[in-house]
Amino acid sequence: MAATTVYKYKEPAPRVDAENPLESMMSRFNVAAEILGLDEETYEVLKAADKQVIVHIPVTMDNGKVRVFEGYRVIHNTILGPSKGGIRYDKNVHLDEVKALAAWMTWKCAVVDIPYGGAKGGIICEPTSMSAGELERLTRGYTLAMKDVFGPDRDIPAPDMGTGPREMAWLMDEFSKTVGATSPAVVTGKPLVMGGSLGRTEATGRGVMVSALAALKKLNLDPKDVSAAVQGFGNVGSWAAKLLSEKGVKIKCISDVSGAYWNADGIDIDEAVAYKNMHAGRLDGFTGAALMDNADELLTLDVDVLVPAAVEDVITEHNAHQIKAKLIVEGANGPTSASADSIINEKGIMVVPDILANSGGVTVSYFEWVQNRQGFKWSEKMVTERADRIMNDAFEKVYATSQKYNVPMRIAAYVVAIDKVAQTYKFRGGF
Ligand SMILES: NC(=O)C1=CN([C@@H]2O[C@H](COP(=O)(O)OP(=O)(O)OC[C@H]3O[C@@H](n4cnc5c(N)ncnc54)[C@H](OP(=O)(O)O)[C@@H]3O)[C@@H](O)[C@H]2O)C=CC1
Ligand SMILES: O=C(O)CCC(=O)C(=O)O
Repeated sequence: MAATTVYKYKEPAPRVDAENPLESMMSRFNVAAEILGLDEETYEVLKAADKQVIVHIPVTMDNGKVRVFEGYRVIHNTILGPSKGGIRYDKNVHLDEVKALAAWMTWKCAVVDIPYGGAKGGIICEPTSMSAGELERLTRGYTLAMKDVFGPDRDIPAPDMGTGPREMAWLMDEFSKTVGATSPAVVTGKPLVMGGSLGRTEATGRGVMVSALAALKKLNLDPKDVSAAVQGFGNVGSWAAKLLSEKGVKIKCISDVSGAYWNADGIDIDEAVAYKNMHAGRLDGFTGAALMDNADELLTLDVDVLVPAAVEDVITEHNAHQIKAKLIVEGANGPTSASADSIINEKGIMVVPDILANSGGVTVSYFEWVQNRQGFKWSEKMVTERADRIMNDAFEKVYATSQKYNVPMRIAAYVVAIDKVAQTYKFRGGF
């Protein structure tokens, strides 16, 4: 008989960031709502999430003991269509963070004009210290717990930090079993062989590159004359760095949890990606650049373009004064806290905000869902041409709105998004 474990209370670990992403999201939402003269009813509807689901998932760990994980799915809004958004596996996942991420999905889908509402999911866990078997049991448990939430016409998850095609495959399989039929359109970001779309893996980083080039053009800067620093070297950061470097941008600094790596002559991004792939997904020990003493200094380096592509609230009122970049392109969701906005604006730094810059991912997720429903695969050329067009159109619309109201691109993106959602409420009615 297995020995009984004696229960001992443990204080939950404190949140690492003191900023609250939900408050940051709301403060921008409030400014945009005022510009639009949003009516009170629509304001009240949009400010709160439609639904929040909290689940506890028991998982038998490899040592035979059962651990219970807390997971969330927040559906922010579905007026534009079924809700859409990734699932995050991270030890710092927090309900307020998931609520902010879900709202950002609503705004993001509206900015790029795709027929989805916004949602986000997350599980408090440390994926890098769990085995594949433990992660599979966790993903299947979460899917079962969310079987009445997910659905191709209801709520369609996708990858986010700490998850990728492998987890999406398990989710698709588990969901399909519960409905008794293979259901590829229930999730996007799947492996190619089982209904994933060509171009989805690189889509978010590609959108970052496309919007960075559009912004550089407005600033009259030639990509071949500019340098950049990219924080985070996961899916978004590594693809953004690779595609920007292919356009001639000199990537002088990259980072992950192991530290920041600097090379004034420019980092060979293909070499860095190959290194990471051979070293358990980490840059630890990479010799193509020098390890910096303080990784946070990446954000204040003397480069032209800054691409935060890791976590929230890394640019705050504490370091915004020291930023030297002329352009910030937000690959991550919520990397800039609202407290930094006025400093950045006073410094005249152009920001391509998260809900525009990283929307290439959900755009190609939408294409994946369309292909699954059509039962027909698109070529990579078709995917990238259509996604690039959507990104460029969205950029121009947000830029024109920023000129019209004389507001920063971030507020302009919220104005575009909230206006679309509010107009849809006017036509649909229902409250
Ligand atoms: N994947 C997607 O399609 C989309 C993602 N996003 C957003 O982009 C961001 C990154 O997501 P994604 O690339 O998918 O996630 P990944 O898990 O693939 O990569 C995250 C990267 O960030 C690094 N990282 C984590 N914390 C820090 C830190 N404090 N400083 C520096 N690096 C850090 C990780 O390092 P390590 O590997 O060493 O842990 C890893 O390199 C998130 O904000 C996500 O919400 C937005 C739109 C779509
Ligand atoms: O691809 C998707 O559906 C959502 C990706 C996502 O979570 C995000 O854009 O933040």
